[in-house]
Amino acid sequence: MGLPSLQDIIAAIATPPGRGAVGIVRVSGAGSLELIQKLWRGKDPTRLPGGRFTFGKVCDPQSGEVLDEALLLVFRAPHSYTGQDSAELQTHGSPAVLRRVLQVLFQHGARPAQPGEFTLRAYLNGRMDLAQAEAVLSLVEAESEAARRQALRGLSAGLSRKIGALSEELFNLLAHIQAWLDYPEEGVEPVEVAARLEPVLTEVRSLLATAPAGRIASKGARVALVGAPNAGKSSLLNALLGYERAIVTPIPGTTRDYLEAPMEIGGVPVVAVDTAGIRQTEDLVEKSGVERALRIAQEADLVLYLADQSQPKPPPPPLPWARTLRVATKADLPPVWQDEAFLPVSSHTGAGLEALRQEVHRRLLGEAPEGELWISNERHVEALQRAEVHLQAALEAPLDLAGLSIEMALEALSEILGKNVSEEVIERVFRNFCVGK
Ligand SMILES: Nc1nc2c(c(=O)[nH]1)N(C=O)[C@@H](CNc1ccc(C(=O)N[C@@H](CCC(=O)O)C(=O)O)cc1)CN2
Ligand SMILES: Nc1nc2c(ncn2[C@@H]2O[C@H](COP(=O)(O)OP(=O)(O)OP(=O)(O)O)[C@@H](O)[C@H]2O)c(=O)[nH]1
Ligand SMILES: [Mg+2]
Repeated sequence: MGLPSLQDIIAAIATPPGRGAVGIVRVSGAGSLELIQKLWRGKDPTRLPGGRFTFGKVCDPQSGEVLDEALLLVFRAPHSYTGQDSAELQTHGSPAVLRRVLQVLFQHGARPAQPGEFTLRAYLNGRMDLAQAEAVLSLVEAESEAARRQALRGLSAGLSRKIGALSEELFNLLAHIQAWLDYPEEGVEPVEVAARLEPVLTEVRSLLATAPAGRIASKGARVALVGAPNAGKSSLLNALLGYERAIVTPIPGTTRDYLEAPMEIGGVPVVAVDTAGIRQTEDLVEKSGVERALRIAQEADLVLYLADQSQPKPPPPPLPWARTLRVATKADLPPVWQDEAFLPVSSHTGAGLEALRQEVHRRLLGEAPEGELWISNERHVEALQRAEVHLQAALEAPLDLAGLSIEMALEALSEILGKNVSEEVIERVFRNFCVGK
C-alpha cells in the first residue's frame, strides 16, 4: 500500500453529505490553481494572491455549461492547511452541484482524496505533528462540550510542547551520560542521573493519570442506575433526561429489561442505563433482568445506587462501591432513615438534581482544573506507558545501561508526535478520518 503521493492534485467535498446552504469542494496540490483556472469564470485564480476569495462561476470547460455561482478561496504554498497550493470552491450546497463540480475536477487532473488526506499532507509537510492531526479528528467527531474542549486542547500543541520538553531533558541527560562514559577522566561531572530522571518519570506518570478522565471527556461514560424495585430509578432517569423516556408505575418490578438513554451531564456525554430493581425473585424474566442489572453495574464507569428514604432502608446489593454514588430518592416524602453518605434527590420536585449532576461530573472527571492537559488517545496512552517502563528501568540500571533505556523512552515519546513512526502507524491514524478532512 504505502502512503499516497503528495504530488497529485486531490479533491473532495468537505461538507457533509446531503443538502446545505453552502457546500465546499476542497482542492490541494501543486497545480491546483491552474486546474481551477480551467473551470473558473471570473478573476484568474493563478494571478490571485493567497488568502483571498473572489466571486465567479464554475463551468464545465468542455461544454461551457455553467454549473453554479460560487466563491473561490485561493491559498498559496506554504500558507494553506496542507502547506501546498490549495483552493476551495464554495458553491450552493446541493449534492447535484457538488457532485458535478467534483466530476469536472476529476476530468481535468485531480484525483479523489483519501480519508484524511488533506490532514495527512499537513502532517507530512510539517504543518502539524501526529498528535495534532489526531486532535483534528477528535474535534470533527466531538459530540459534547467536554469532547470539544478536550480535542481543542490537543490541537493547540499543548501536548506537543510538553512531550517536546520531556524529550529535550532526556536528550540532554543522554548526552551527559555519553560524555561521562566516553571520557570518565575528562572531568565531566558524573551526573545525578536519578535526580534528573525522576521529575521526567513523575511528569509521564501524571500525564498517564489523566487518561481515565480524558477518555471520558472525549468518548463519554456509562452511568448505571441501580437499586431495589420502586426505588425511583426510572423516575430519576426521566428527570435527568427532561422527558418521560422510561415507564414509571407504583408497581415494584416495572422495569424488566435495561434501557439506555444518551444525555449530557455537565457537558459530559453520558449514556444513563436504567435497570431492573434488584431483589430475590422466582420470576424468570425478572430474574435475568436482575442479573443484567448487576452486570451493567460492574461494567459502568459510575453507578448510581438509589434507595428510597421514605421506606425502610434495603440491604446493600453487591456493587462496585468505589465507583458508586449513593442517592436517597423521594426526598419530598417524610424520611424513614437518614444517611449522610446518600445524596438526597426528588424526581418529582427536582430538588437535589443539580447537586447530583455536579457530583456525577466530579466523580467522572475529577477535580482537574480547566485548561489542563488530558491524554485521551489510546495510542498516546500506550506510548506513555512504554516510556514509563523504560524510565523506571533506567532509574534502576547502572549508568552504562541506563542510556539504552532512556533511548527507548525517547523513542516511545517521539512516536506520540509522529517522529520515526512507521507508515503503518500513520495509515492507522488517518484511516479513521472522513473524506475531505
Ligand atoms: N473553509 C474552511 N474552513 C475551515 C478550514 C478550511 O480548510 N476551510 N479548516 C481546516 O480544516 C479549519 C481551519 N484551519 C485552517 C488552518 C490553517 C489554514 C491556512 O490556510 N493557514 C495559512 C494561512 C494563515 C493566514 O492566512 O493567516 C498558514 O498558516 O500559513 C486554513 C484553515 C476550520 N475551518
Ligand atoms: N413522591 C415521590 N415519588 C416518587 C419519586 N420518584 C419515584 N416516585 C414514585 O415511586 C414509584 C416507583 O417509581 P419508578 O421510577 O418506577 O421506580 P423504579 O426504581 O424504576 O422501579 P422498578 O422499575 O420497579 O424497579 C412510582 O409510583 C413513582 O411515581 C419521587 O421523587 N417522589
Ligand atoms: Mg423502573
